[in-house]
Amino acid sequence: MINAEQMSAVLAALPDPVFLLSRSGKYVAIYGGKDERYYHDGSNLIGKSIRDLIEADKANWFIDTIARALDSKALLIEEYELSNKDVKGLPDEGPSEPIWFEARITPLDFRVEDEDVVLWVASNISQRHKLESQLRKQSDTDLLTGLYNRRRLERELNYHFSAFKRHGNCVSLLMFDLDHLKTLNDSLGHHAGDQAICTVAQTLKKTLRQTDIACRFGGDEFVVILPHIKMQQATHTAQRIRSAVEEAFADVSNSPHNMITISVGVTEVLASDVSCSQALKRADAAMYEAKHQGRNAVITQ
Ligand SMILES: Nc1nc2c(ncn2[C@@H]2O[C@H](COP(=O)(O)OP(=O)(O)OP(=O)(O)O)[C@@H](O)[C@H]2O)c(=O)[nH]1
Repeated sequence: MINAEQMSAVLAALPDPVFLLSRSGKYVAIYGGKDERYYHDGSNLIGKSIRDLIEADKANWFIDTIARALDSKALLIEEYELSNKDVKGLPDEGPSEPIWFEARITPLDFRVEDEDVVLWVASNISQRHKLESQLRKQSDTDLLTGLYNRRRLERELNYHFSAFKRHGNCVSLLMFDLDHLKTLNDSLGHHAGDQAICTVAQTLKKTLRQTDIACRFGGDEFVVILPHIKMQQATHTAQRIRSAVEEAFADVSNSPHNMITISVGVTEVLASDVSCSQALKRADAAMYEAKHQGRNAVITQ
């Protein structure tokens, strides 16, 4: 058996900080979390209240979370970001960047000063969180162009289609394909073809607004989602992109490069569409019509 002194040494040695928090958000006790590489020393907080130390929105979240754990009478797991600058009274010693925490919150079956209390274990998961964000970004990004890939496009399309159905937020789609890429590949090699695809992607990024969503659909095909844009304005945007791409390749004289243009199909999501793929098919058909009409063109459907 260990004695009380040894028990305090054990609590002090806990690698992650463990907070005893009351329902009203008072720091009743704090144990462990002494390694300054991972945590700031919270011993100054004891006896103070979350509401007095943390700005209102974040403080409300902490108090709500404590209440949820107490009311559910079960272990609650939550993730949140917090910097020592967010909590008045924490020392500078410790990580300089904001920390991502995983909190495991257990309701306790005793009261302190007439209040329910929880045990809040806060583990620094910043490294894991960073890795997860990088993986999420990688899985959404097209390697060649840095634009969103088809997987992300599907997600964005579904989201904007639902927003249209639920709230009537209009949304237009552009689909385009490079003209004569095969000729460029065949005469100057696949690398030159890749570069042409990248030039188109960069031109697209420069031409679009921040809220527009540009994706490489696959091969030499691209899709752009234009949230809150009606067909007529989408057609203007399509013409702007078409002409910017033409210009981007125009000054490479006497080369298969200056054959590179784009054929664009434009559509708007309609009330009669039962899924976003119906709208996408319309944009695809319009794009093929633009090819059929001689390329370097914009067709609306
Ligand atoms: N370099 C390169 N070429 C690609 C890539 N993806 C697709 N292509 C080529 O792009 C061409 C696409 O076919 P098409 O669209 O029929 O060829 P195109 O010459 O652009 O013909 P039009 O679209 O009718 O003007 C094929 O030759 C593919 O091999 C890529 O990532 N890099």
